[in-house]
Amino acid sequence: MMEMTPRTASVRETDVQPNFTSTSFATQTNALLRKNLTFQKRNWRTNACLVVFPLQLCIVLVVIQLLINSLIGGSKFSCGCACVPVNGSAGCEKRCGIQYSDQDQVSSCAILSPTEWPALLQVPRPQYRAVDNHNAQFPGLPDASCRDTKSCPATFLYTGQNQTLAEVLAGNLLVNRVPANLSGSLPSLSDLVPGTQVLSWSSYYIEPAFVSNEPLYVLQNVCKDHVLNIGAPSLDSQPSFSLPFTCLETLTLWRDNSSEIDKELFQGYRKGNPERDLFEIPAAYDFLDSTVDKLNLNIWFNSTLENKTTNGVPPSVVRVPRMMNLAVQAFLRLIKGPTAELPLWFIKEMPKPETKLRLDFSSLLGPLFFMWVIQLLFPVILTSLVYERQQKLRLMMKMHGLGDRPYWLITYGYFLALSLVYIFGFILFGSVVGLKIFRLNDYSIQLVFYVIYLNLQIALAFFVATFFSNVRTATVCGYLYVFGFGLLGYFLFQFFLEDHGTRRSFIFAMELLPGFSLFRGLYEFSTYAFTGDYMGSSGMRWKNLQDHENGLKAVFGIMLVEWPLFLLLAYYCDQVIASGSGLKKHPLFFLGRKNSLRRFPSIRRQVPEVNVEMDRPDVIEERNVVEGLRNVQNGAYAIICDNLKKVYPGEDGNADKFAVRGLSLAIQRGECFGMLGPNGAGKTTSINMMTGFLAPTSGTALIQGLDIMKEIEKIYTCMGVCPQHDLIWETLTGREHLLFYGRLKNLEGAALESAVEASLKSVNLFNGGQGNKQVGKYSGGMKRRLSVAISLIGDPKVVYMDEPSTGLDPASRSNLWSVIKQAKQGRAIILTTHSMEEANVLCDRLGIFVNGQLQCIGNPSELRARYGGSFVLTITTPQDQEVKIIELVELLSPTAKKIYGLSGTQKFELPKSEVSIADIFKVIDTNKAQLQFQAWGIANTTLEDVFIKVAREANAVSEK
Ligand SMILES: Nc1ncnc2c1ncn2[C@@H]1O[C@H](COP(=O)(O)OP(=O)(O)OP(=O)(O)O)[C@@H](O)[C@H]1O
Repeated sequence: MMEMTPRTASVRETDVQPNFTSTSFATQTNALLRKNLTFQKRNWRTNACLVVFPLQLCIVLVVIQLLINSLIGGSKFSCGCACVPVNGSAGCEKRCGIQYSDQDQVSSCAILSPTEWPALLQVPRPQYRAVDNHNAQFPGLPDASCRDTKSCPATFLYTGQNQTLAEVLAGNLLVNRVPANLSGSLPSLSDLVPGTQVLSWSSYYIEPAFVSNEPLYVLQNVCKDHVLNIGAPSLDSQPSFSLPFTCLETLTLWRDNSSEIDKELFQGYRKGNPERDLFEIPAAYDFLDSTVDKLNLNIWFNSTLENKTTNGVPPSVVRVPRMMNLAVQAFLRLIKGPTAELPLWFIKEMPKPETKLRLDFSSLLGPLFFMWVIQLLFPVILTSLVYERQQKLRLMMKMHGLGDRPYWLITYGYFLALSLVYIFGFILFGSVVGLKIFRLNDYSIQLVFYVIYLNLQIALAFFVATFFSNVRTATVCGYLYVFGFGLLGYFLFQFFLEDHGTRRSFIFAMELLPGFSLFRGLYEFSTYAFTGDYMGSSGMRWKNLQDHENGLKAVFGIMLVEWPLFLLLAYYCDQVIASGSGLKKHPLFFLGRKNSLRRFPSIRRQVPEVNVEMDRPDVIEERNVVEGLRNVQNGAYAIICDNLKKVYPGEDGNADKFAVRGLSLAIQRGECFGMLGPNGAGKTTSINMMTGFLAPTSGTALIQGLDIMKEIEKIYTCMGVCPQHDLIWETLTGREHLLFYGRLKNLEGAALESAVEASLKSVNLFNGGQGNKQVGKYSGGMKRRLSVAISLIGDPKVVYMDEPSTGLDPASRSNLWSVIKQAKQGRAIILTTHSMEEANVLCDRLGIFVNGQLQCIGNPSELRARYGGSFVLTITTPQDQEVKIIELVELLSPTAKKIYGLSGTQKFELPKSEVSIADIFKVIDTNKAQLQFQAWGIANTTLEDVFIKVAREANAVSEK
């Protein structure tokens, strides 16, 4: 058994009563607030851009508004119908205003139906719709594209109790004049033309309105085999031609009763043309029990018939009165003779006074545009929260004693202040430039709405942030949320809002999503602002919350409930699932349940227990010390790691990674312990577990007697950390960093100032005003020194330094060493390093880690003695002498080992037990001339040799 240096506590066990009083809530809040204010002051450009952003948007809105105004300037509209001059505006205003009955004016104006208006001009809720049947045609008549009777649709179906009367009426529907002799008696059609099917009437003309501008052309095509004589094709003159009966029959089809018509219309099948596909019969008449004394009538109309000719006026509006008109006129001519006229030609809406087209762009685009603008803060907040976690800045603050409550309070308060400034700026600028959505609605309602929503938005961002660990992903998702909800709101949710068939409960369910709540509120503001111009109202007032259609009241309710709910959820998830904010708590922590050691069954089975038999005696000894301390309160030990293990579950089919395999370590106050080991040995993982950044897979650590799994918050009050990568704010100065962390450690006033100054001096950042330079302008070494200073400020009892001297020049490094040496007094320090020199100078004890396992432990000279125990002899000769040199060394020491050989230079390890320095000198002196020695040297084993040796041996064992 190797001889061990006895472990003695350098501090008496009784004199250690660590003080865990954390700084008060107010002190922490004050520290964070000051730091944040300074930080935001430095970032004033970004903040100014954010606040001025709404102003820029308002200006964009105004410019667009002006453009629209100049585009449609001087236009009037009436009855919801927009009108633009075509051939000069003279007749246009008249037509679009009140009077537009004479046909001349039609040619001078183009009426734009609502569907033809440019998208921007569409009003959300048109109040009126023009009814203009001036250009309407009878639907279903064969048109110019209809070249033969086969492909032409029947004009309409008809029936009636008196077939003869119905036939005459149906004929009259098409033909304006009937023979005079029909007015008295009612002969059948075949009586009129005995023995032939051709009706040989004279001086008939087709009702012009039926067939638009090409009546004769159409007739020619429909009845081309039968037209006998065609006169002048003029609407005003009366063309002379003969109309064959078969042709009339094509245009009007008799059915025996109305149920047949029903059936046929339902089937949509054209009789007499079975090879044709389905088509739509445009209309049908049932003349019921009409006689010459009374007209009794049923009309079928087709509201879905494609409307080709009515200038965009909805067909259902045009057709029904038009068809009635024709039927009544047919009846009138039957009883009064062909010259009878029915004066009803058009149905018009009542004239309204002219109205200037005042299009408020902000009100029209309001819900979408403002939604995007207001929600833009969401990704900003989300990104900022995730950034602090990804960069581990939050954890760094936490590890230096910042509690969750002050963090939440100040962070939430900051985002709220930012949001309020942003939205107030938006409302203010918008009002100044005259956006009606702001000016017309009651400001107090807007204020309440926006304040509640902004709080909800911040709470939502806090909640959502707990699920992200990567800033880029969070940013992309944040912007997708903003634009996605804007578009969904505008194109989907608005549709449901305006569709009276949508159930209220469905709308309510959609509004549970904060994006739709916001949309609903903006939609209502926009609607009230828009209708304000036309309905005499002037935007929304508090009393309007009672309006049946106004959904703002429900939205208020939803948001007021969701705001605290999201905050609670955010806090819960932050404690239980958020990565990057420290150890996760037990899912039932609010019931007082504390984390036990986390054990992953599948992993645990695979974690190889440390084979105690294989351990070296020094490691076994350390383990025994730890086991002996398990149930004993011993204040001399500041850090006790008890079988700490960390396994990273394997991903993508890779095996689990055993980063730390049962670390047992006991470190006393006043001791600096050095962790050595090759890259990936598990040093940082071990420190991360001790600092509460990573949860151990099993095992635990006691820091100042407190369990990291249960009382990590308390541990943070007496801990300092210098992480492997500098966790600092680039825009703060070195002094400001130290002031912040000093305040967190309860320093204030003159004590704080002098501690900061001393700290800056100790790491060489005081002279030349370097402490007042922003950290972003520091060199890598300066940042490193600042990190060390941060870890030591406020007299922490336990300090972790992960490779503190990386990147330092020799002078700075030596300076840093003296700082650390001084800092050892009264506190325990764990440092990791790759510099053997540093370990030698600073560390009271060293542990060498390989493959996650402590391989050896002891003070540097012990390790050298224990794992060295030999001289290293280096000899350089010509290459042809190499074999003779080996023979010479073997003579000197039979168990000597060659550890290196290249181009004539060879290194040998000679056990001290076999050879003395005097023997070596003597042999070399005797043979150096003969063997042509060019150079030679002898050295004791260095720490580096020990390191390499231990690492090699450990790797060799693990490869077996
Ligand atoms: N999040 C992780 N997931 C999976 N494996 C990890 C993770 N973090 C670290 N490891 C692995 O754990 C092992 C120990 O890593 P650790 O960072 O503790 O090594 P180290 O001794 O500090 O190395 P270095 O000297 O290079 O800093 C390494 O093999 C590493 O790849």
